[in-house]
Amino acid sequence: MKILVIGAGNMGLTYAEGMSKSKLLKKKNIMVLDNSEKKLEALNEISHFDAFKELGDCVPKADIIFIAVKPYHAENLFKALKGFTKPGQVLVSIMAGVNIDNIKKYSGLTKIVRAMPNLPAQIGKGLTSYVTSPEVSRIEKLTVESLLDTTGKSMEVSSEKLIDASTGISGSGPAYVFYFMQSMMEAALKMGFSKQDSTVLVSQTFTGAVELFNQSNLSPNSWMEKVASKGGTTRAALDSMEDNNVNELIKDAAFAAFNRAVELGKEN
Ligand SMILES: NC(=O)C1=CN([C@@H]2O[C@H](COP(=O)(O)OP(=O)(O)OC[C@H]3O[C@@H](n4cnc5c(N)ncnc54)[C@H](O)[C@@H]3O)[C@@H](O)[C@H]2O)C=CC1
Ligand SMILES: O=C(O)[C@@H]1CCC=N1
Repeated sequence: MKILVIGAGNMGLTYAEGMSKSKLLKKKNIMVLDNSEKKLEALNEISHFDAFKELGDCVPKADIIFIAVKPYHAENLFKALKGFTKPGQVLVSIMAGVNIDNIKKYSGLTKIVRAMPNLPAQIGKGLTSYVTSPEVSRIEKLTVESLLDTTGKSMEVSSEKLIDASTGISGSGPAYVFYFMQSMMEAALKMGFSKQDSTVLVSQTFTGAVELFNQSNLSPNSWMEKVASKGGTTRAALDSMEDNNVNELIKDAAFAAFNRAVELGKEN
């Protein structure tokens, strides 16, 4: 089996690296294509990939093609790709908001997997939601799933709407966590801690809280109650968040990402 990854950016390279560890693939069976000279130079230094610049040199050889370019590059790429694809190839798109109908129309392929990963895939802790077009066979789906799993967990969803929704939760979600971390680090600095100590205080707090949550069956609300004493400091902070409607604002932000994914689907 030969895999081609188009777009050697954050996510494309993450998948290529993850899949290179898969037992499903023999060495040198991962081809990576990018149209940037700088990216190609870097790619040529990675000995376990075959690097390409021309679609015609690699697309016909691939069984599965991963598309990891930005959504606004999709249309041009697909137009160029169409001349080199073969009917049985499976196309996996990780682009936000590019829907299956458009992928079929532009690529000329019918076996489409639309996936939404997230950045922790870089360290094998990613979450990739995915949905397949009806033309993808069960065995092809299982093969793609095992490739997605090389970067963390995968989750099959029942509709493209849920791919857009997961973009608003898990795809963009790491940025919300970093936003919260940034605010807490700024507060720590303001309270008099050094930058280094602020970083340790905040990152260990996040790691500890998430581990605690993962190792239990309790809801976040139940854990909040365990931290907060009546009339104490945590209650003061949680009351401040409630008074400022932070809960609703976070939900609004997640929906803004969801809605933007739907909008991108109309643009691309
Ligand atoms: N960064 C993230 O956290 C996530 C990104 N995504 C999706 O992944 C996709 C890629 O995002 P990033 O990796 O962050 O972007 P990136 O900008 O890091 O990488 C895109 C790569 O595609 C290359 N490229 C552009 N047009 C090309 C073409 N016609 N042929 C070959 N290569 C081409 C660029 O040179 C670049 O190396 C996007 O569609 C995004 O929606 C999905 C989930 C999370
Ligand atoms: O911001 C974006 O559009 C992409 C999709 C999810 C994360 N990054």
